[in-house]
Amino acid sequence: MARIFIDGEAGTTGLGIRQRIEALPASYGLEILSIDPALRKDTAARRSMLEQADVAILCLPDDAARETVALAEGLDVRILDASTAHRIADGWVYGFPEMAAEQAAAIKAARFVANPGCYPTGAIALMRPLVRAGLLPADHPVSINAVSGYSGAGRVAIEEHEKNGGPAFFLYGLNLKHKHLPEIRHYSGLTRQPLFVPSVGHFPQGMIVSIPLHLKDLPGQPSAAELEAVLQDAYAGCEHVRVLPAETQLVADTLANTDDMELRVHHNGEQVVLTARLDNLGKGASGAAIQNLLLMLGL
Ligand SMILES: NC(=O)C1=CN([C@@H]2O[C@H](COP(=O)(O)OP(=O)(O)OC[C@H]3O[C@@H](n4cnc5c(N)ncnc54)[C@H](OP(=O)(O)O)[C@@H]3O)[C@@H](O)[C@H]2O)C=CC1
Ligand SMILES: CC(=O)N[C@@H](CCC(=O)OP(=O)(O)O)C(=O)O
Repeated sequence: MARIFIDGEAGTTGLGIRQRIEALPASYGLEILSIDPALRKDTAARRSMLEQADVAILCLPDDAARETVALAEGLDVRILDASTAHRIADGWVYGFPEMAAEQAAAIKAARFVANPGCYPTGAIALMRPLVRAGLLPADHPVSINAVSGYSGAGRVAIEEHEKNGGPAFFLYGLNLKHKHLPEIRHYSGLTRQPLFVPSVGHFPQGMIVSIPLHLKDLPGQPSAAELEAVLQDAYAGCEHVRVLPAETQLVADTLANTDDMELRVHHNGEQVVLTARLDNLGKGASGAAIQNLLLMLGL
């Protein structure tokens, strides 16, 4: 039996995690400890939940997540943080089990696990194996384009889109300082800051991250097939990450309500566009959190 406290249970990510835990077999023995909604921001009530829980999953704004971690000081509770607060922090393990051969074991043993960002899940999955194989130099001038469903912006934005309608499509993060850049750079192994241009479409869930590259600018001028072979090798046997053949068109919400991610290498012989397709709330958030929770509990 493991007791799970979801701090921020009523939010978008918290609700997705709760629903996924409730759908797990009863034989897993997971019990959700729910806080009185009226006390969800009360420090003493949250500390009491942390005292009772084996694992706390934080689905909170960054500052509130930092506050919960401070409240847990001196307790045995393990923490899985879905916010951006601790993703490259010392003492935290990045919760992307497919990222490296040793990552799942590190997550299993960790007290503090940081769930990855939605866009970084796609970007790191595409670039990290290529950097490690020496096919993408760490200082390459990388550009990342991405589109997300509007649910990525949280409960308030979802209500706005669903009640009042929202723009069909917009670019944002145009100060070029999006909060996901540090983790993208860190875990991809890049030394040069990539250009990252995210966008939102008027659909609830789904995401495509795309990275264009000129093959003649890469060391040894590899073929698209060589890049694809590296990705195939990196994710062979992974349940939730698949490398699939190129398409001529890619729809952003095809994987909505799944916890999977698809990677592709599109090319014309001289140029490639690497793509990752996922659900921003699935493998990009709550689905990844469940993967991490089960690893942490040895299930
Ligand atoms: N949505 C996404 O695609 C993803 C989101 N995340 C991360 O998960 C976290 C939550 O995001 P999301 O679910 O979208 O956000 P939401 O706005 O949908 O939910 C946030 C929840 O946290 C509650 N909350 C806010 N402040 C406090 C506090 N001080 N103490 C206790 N509860 C509090 C909110 O309650 P109330 O509304 O009453 O204020 C709400 O229930 C963020 O850090 C986000 O970066 C991670 C991956 C993807
Ligand atoms: C569409 C949208 O607004 N997306 C959010 C990212 C989603 C999110 O909250 O990401 P993490 O918590 O995983 O970092 C943003 O760009 O800030």
